[in-house]
Amino acid sequence: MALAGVRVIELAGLAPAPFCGMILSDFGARVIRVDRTKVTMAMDSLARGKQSVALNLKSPQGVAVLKKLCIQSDIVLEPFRKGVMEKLGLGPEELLKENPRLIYARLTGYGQSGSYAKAAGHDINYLAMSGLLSTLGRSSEKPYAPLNLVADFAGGGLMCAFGIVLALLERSKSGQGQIIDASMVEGAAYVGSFMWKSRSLGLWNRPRGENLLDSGAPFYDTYQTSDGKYMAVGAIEPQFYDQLIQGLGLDAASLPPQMSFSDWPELRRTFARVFAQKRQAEWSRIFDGTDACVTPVLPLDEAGSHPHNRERGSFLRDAQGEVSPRPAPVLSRTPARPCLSRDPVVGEHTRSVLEEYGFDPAHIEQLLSAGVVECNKAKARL
Ligand SMILES: C[C@H](CCC[C@@H](C)[C@H]1CC[C@H]2[C@@H]3[C@H](O)C[C@@H]4C[C@H](O)CC[C@]4(C)[C@H]3C[C@H](O)[C@]12C)C(=O)SCCNC(=O)CCNC(=O)[C@H](O)C(C)(C)COP(=O)(O)OP(=O)(O)OC[C@H]1O[C@@H](n2cnc3c(N)ncnc32)[C@H](O)[C@@H]1OP(=O)(O)O
Repeated sequence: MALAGVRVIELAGLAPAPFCGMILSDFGARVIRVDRTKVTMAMDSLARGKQSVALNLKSPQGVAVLKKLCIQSDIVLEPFRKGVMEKLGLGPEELLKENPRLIYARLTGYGQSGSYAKAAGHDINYLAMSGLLSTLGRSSEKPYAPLNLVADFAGGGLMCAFGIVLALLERSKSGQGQIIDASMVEGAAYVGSFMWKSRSLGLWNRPRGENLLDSGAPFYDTYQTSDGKYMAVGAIEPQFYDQLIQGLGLDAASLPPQMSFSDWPELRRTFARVFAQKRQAEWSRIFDGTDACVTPVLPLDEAGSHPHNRERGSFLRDAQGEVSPRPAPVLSRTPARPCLSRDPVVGEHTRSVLEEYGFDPAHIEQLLSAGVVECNKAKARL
């Protein structure tokens, strides 16, 4: 796999860093997650392929253990507030001095500088600060955050993984590591560059929820079907819009022009009335195989069984029978081979990792008895 041989130390955090770590693991990196001691349940539901070491960083010995792990690793991924690692004596200064090839990824909400740098926050705060949240939501409603997809995952974990791969490529030429300052505000905004750079096209100059792609246009929206499900319509170009009208059995001559903004509310009511007359499966049979850009809105637990997704194997089932998306994108020669076995329990690999990283057995025993590290066994599944 593309990242085979790359060694990552991921410090346990909330959603963004675990997603970054899972991406790296899916594409072949060895990801060791450093968990706190005295916790029973990992908060990481994105732990595929990772190993877990339970380590108390509030002890000087714990800091020394982490240093030794980082010196022998390619990447350290830290999810904490600005300044936390420095307080522990594990800042970039210290670690890069010991390992100049280290790629030190810092995934935060607001970045390593600026007046908000030390403030707590979550996806919705970063999305708000990026400017994008102001554009999300229907005209009659207040702005809403689409789950924690944009800042945590797209602009956070994924953008940080991208930065890590960039730094690995650069290091293959320079031989040097570097620091990655991954701010979720900036990552989200960067993902949303189109919103800023397409304003001259007149795509966003109406109020929120009245534009082409923000639920303003009736031909770019969702509609309820007679069985309470929904169809998604994305028929923007005239040639696709014509096929939408045809599929709905409407007479184009009796409708207002597609881009007549003032007629959009009436056009939406017409579409809603027609979509409500048939079941989702019936509409799928009508529109499948056409360019009308009409697709069923699939629930999470049905997406994997849709014929198209099933043919591609877009979703995987792990050893526990849990379905989740396969890694993307698909590389032809070195595709990801995600681990399908169960997630690690906190501290499950402490001993084996420390032995592998050169800690002698007597030292490991001393660390265990001092509570600096913990070893936990996976509970047999009944
Ligand atoms: C929308 C998302 C948030 C979704 C998260 C949910 C998925 C989870 C939120 C609550 C979880 C549930 C809950 O915990 C209850 C159950 C617990 C059970 O165990 C599991 C099931 C639960 C139901 C659980 C399930 C889920 O996990 C939840 C629902 C986001 O937006 S996430 C993005 C958040 N923002 C960032 O990541 C930006 C950067 N980070 C930060 O700004 C801060 O870390 C943050 C997030 C504001 C938290 O601040 P906090 O003060 O808590 O921490 P820090 O200032 O970063 O300092 C860390 C301190 O911890 C020390 N430390 C770290 N590692 C170790 C170690 N190994 N040993 C010892 N100590 C350690 C470190 O030294 C720092 O100490 P100091 O404060 O003294 O410096």
